[in-house]
Amino acid sequence: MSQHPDINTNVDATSLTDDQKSLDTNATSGNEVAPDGNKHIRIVNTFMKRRTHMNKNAELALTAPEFAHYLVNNSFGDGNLEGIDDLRALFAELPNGSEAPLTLEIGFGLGDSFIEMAAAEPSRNFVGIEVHEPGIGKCAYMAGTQNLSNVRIINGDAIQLLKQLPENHIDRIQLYFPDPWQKKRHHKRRFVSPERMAIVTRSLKQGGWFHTATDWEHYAFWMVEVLDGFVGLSNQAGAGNFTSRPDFRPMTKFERRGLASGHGVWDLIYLKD
Ligand SMILES: C[S@@+](CC[C@H](N)C(=O)[O-])C[C@H]1O[C@@H](n2cnc3c(N)ncnc32)[C@H](O)[C@@H]1O
Repeated sequence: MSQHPDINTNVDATSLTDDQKSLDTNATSGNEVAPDGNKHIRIVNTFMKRRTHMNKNAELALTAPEFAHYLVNNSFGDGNLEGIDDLRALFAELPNGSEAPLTLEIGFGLGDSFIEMAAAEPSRNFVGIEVHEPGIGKCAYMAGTQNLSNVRIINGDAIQLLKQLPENHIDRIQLYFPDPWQKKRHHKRRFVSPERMAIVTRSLKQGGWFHTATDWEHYAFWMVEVLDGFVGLSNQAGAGNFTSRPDFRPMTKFERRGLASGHGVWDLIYLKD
């Protein structure tokens, strides 16, 4: 595989920029008080909360009691993740139980492809996490109208959530079409980074997988460089290679948008050793 012309200097862990080195992976959102009690550290998030229109169905799902069981925490405003430290327990009283294979989707957007996957695999449990309220509402609405019993939805930052979960907890983590953060000064916000992948890998079960896809070429080559270099993960397609788009991954909204703009699509699947 040919390397992207300007990728190596960006992702080699030994040549991280000062900004990348100072990425505080213990941090979550907003400003935190430093140990000396005086300084405020700027926290680097992978998302920017957008204000977009909430349609009636999404609003209904966020407020009506018949959808409430899909919503693990407060769905309006910043998600409060306090006490969410076991995703399996969310399914203990449901038909699949807590030991069924567990998928976590990070940043499901409006949730269409997430819900399609959950409906296609009823014996697997699916947890989705998003920060975008209209998306959380729409996703809960679709889960409710299809009466799915294998879905739970969390409002909040996936990095914070993952840090609260036990090790070896999740069978599959999927991250489809994450924000590409194209400008070089924003690269530290990219979800796929050595620091964030350490957090993702910790919560994966041995033999579990991390599946990602992007329609941004630069990010695709960045991802393969970061992930191939990550000890503890093995590229299912062989080092340096992308995976063909698997049949089980439905087309997502952002993928459709990318294809319409003439972008390609790159999938990557990594197994935890
Ligand atoms: C470009 S959109 C892609 C949405 C969807 N996966 C798709 O392909 O249509 C990326 C989504 O990830 C969400 N996101 C980014 N960082 C996140 C984080 N740390 N935790 C939860 N959601 C996040 C954003 O809010 C946004 O909705």
